[in-house]
Amino acid sequence: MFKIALCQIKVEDDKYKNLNKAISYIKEAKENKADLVCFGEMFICPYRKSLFKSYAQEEKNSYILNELSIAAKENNIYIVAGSIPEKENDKYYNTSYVFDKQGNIIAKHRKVHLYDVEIDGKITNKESDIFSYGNNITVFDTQYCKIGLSICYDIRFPEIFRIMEQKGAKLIIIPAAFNTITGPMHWDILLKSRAIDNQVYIAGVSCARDCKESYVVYGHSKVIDPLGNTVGSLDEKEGILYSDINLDYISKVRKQLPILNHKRSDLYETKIK
Ligand SMILES: O=C(O)CCC(=O)C(=O)O
Repeated sequence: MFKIALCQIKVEDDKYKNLNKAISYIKEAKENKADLVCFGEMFICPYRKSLFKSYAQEEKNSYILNELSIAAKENNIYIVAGSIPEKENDKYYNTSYVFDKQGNIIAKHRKVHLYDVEIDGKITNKESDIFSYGNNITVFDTQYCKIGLSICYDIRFPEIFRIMEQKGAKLIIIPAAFNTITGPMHWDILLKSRAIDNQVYIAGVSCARDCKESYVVYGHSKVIDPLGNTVGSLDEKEGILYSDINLDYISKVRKQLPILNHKRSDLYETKIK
């Protein structure tokens, strides 16, 4: 059993203010006995295409990543740092970094599926104008269990979740920035579907809603258990959601409803190319 904290922060147009807010949330989560703290997609930078390049961080030389590393160490807590724009050479990525309790980067996930859509004139988005595609399916080890990591639109691609389960993930964290069009339609059902398919805990973490932005994020961070029940959920405002992850419960569900053992691997398989 361990405790996670989903921090749904309202992002402002100032990376240092956002960083300081994130650090105060990390301290609060620690005071409330969380073992791992996570943030939403673009928690340091408003989800605005015009800002992604100027907010981008280079891993070797990043004040933001360095401060998050210090916060992980000082608070003795795992941090899943939502996502930030990352710059490497001439390319930009939408990247989530993970720090262990000593402040080491133990994983990074570059968003694999970029959100290029045109929905009824309501949402027009083309992340691939700025970002390059990540090419890895990410699972990392912690002292509690293996944890999978993907970003927002990645949730619509069930194969990568099956692969994370096959790699041993018991909890999958999804920093996200769903919007007020697709959020009400699909957010809850996608989180539940991925949890039920793979009999894992799913933690979907958003930033808080800001109606003044042109891209309005949905909020509603939530944790789903391996049977598809909602363990806890926030509304659209700022806040922290705490949830216990009970690994024995996963074993119990998998024993009673052994779908993962009933796969017809002689007939089909899901694998990395
Ligand atoms: O899949 C969706 O509808 C939302 C995805 C999204 O907002 C994103 O990937 O940033």
